[in-house]
Amino acid sequence: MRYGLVGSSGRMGHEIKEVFSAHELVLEVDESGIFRRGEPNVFVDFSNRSVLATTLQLCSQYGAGLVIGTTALAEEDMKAIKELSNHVPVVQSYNFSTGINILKILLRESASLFEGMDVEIIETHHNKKKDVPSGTAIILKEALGREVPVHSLRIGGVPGDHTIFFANEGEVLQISHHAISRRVFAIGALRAAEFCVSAKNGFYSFEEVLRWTQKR
Ligand SMILES: NC(=O)c1ccc[n+]([C@@H]2O[C@H](COP(=O)([O-])OP(=O)(O)OC[C@H]3O[C@@H](n4cnc5c(N)ncnc54)[C@H](O)[C@@H]3O)[C@@H](O)[C@H]2O)c1
Ligand SMILES: O=C(O)C1=N[C@H](C(=O)O)CCC1
Repeated sequence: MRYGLVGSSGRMGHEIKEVFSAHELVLEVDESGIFRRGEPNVFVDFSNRSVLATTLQLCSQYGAGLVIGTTALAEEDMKAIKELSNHVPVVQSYNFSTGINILKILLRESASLFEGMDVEIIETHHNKKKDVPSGTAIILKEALGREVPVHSLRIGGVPGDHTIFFANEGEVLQISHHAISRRVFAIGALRAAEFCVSAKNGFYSFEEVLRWTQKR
């Protein structure tokens, strides 16, 4: 697979290059500019919403699919990404770990059981993370289908921890996810890129990629 990497000099960019080592990196984008060595058939974007227009233009120019993990996207950004998905396959997720996506499914399917309980989220990330709350906390709230207080810690080099607390008068249920390293997100992005190169045009979640992976 020939891939382009937007955010190539970043924390995730470095992880992606390691996990994608069996594939050919032919185009890189970071704050220093665009560096082309070939024609990608898929782009991976872990950067910042400020470079999204460039990402979308490059995908259109090369007719290449897109795997985008960048968080803190605005509504108009998602609209533009969905427009691109009419022309190429797009996988978008605020969290490319298997565990968080399983948790999303469990929360969505059991949300009614938590009615009447207090629910709050604590998310902890490294002290260089620019956005708050995490994109993962946002998607967990969406899975629960209700507004939930989120408490954010930005400390040390934590790759990404999320705990959901459910409480009533007599008990507390805690469900936690701990990312051991950023490697988990890069592995998920690789699965998504492999999905993209053979998928029909369209907008896909990482859950759909996981189900596709299971069927292989
Ligand atoms: N979806 C997931 O699973 C997942 C996992 C980890 C991180 N993320 C998200 O990925 C993004 C990047 O995280 P990170 O820790 O790698 O960040 P980082 O700050 O280490 O890297 C950002 C990269 O984007 C580039 N960049 C930023 N602004 C740019 C611009 N205007 N023009 C060109 N290049 C630009 C930087 O040069 C750098 O290469 C964040 O939004 C983060 O929340 C998502
Ligand atoms: O390191 C980050 O930044 C992460 N961002 C995503 C989020 O905002 O949820 C995923 C976890 C790591």
